[in-house]
Amino acid sequence: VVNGVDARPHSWPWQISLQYDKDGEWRHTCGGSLIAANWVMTAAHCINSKLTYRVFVGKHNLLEDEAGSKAITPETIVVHEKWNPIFVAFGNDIALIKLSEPVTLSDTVELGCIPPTESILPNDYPCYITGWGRLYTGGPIADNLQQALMPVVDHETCSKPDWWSIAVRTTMVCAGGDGIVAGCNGDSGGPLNCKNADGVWEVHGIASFVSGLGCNFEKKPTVFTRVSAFNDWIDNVTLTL
Ligand SMILES: CC(C)C[C@H](NC(=O)C(F)(F)F)C(=O)N[C@@H](C)C(=O)Nc1ccc(C(F)(F)F)cc1
Repeated sequence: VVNGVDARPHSWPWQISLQYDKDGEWRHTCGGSLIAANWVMTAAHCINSKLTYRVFVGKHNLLEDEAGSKAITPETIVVHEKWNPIFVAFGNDIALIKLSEPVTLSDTVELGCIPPTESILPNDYPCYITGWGRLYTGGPIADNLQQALMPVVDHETCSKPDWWSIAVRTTMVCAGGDGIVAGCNGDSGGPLNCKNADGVWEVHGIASFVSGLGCNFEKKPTVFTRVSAFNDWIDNVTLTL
């Protein structure tokens, strides 16, 4: 996250770190959200079938051993059948990871809520991006979980010619774009957290892409998979596997 702040530890307890084994060392590669005791929601572009992954729950600082945190092996990973790795702007950048064992929920490990089907947030609705992604374009990833207020940019604005134009679809949600705050590489797969009218946090987005010209680029908001466009797909996967 570019120009964010350290989150209060464990204040986004559904946030996970997706890590892969690189020559015997585990490396953070993406974020994700715990949506059931044995299911994590992340981005399809985070998954490479040749790699070995683990899901780390209950984390704040990636460099420390933290009580209440646990690394779980995936049992199976389901990538959306319409995801096209050649072209992230085609959408369907969503994947589900079934854990080999259900996590024990606690005050540092909780479930994130899926929004109602087809719920669309209005322009400027206040949401927060969270993640351990780069702190600036080309920079290092964060040690401590970062958060940043990123207001929603509605489709009408986000698809303007000098914004994302035709690269953004209605199955996506945009946020930020002020040239200051943004998601960045390593935030991929992580949540866009928005509090609903009842004061309940919902995971409205899955971090998908930013501009290739730089993470915090004016009029290039961070683009998220719109979770409320995939309720049926999520149900079909989690209820059959
Ligand atoms: C690996 C990528 C598919 C996703 C990667 N995502 C992220 O860094 C994150 F954290 F925002 F989710 C990204 O946006 N990386 C930049 C460097 C990028 O490739 N952006 C990008 C690529 C293609 C388009 C397209 F499809 F519109 F041409 C738009 C942006």
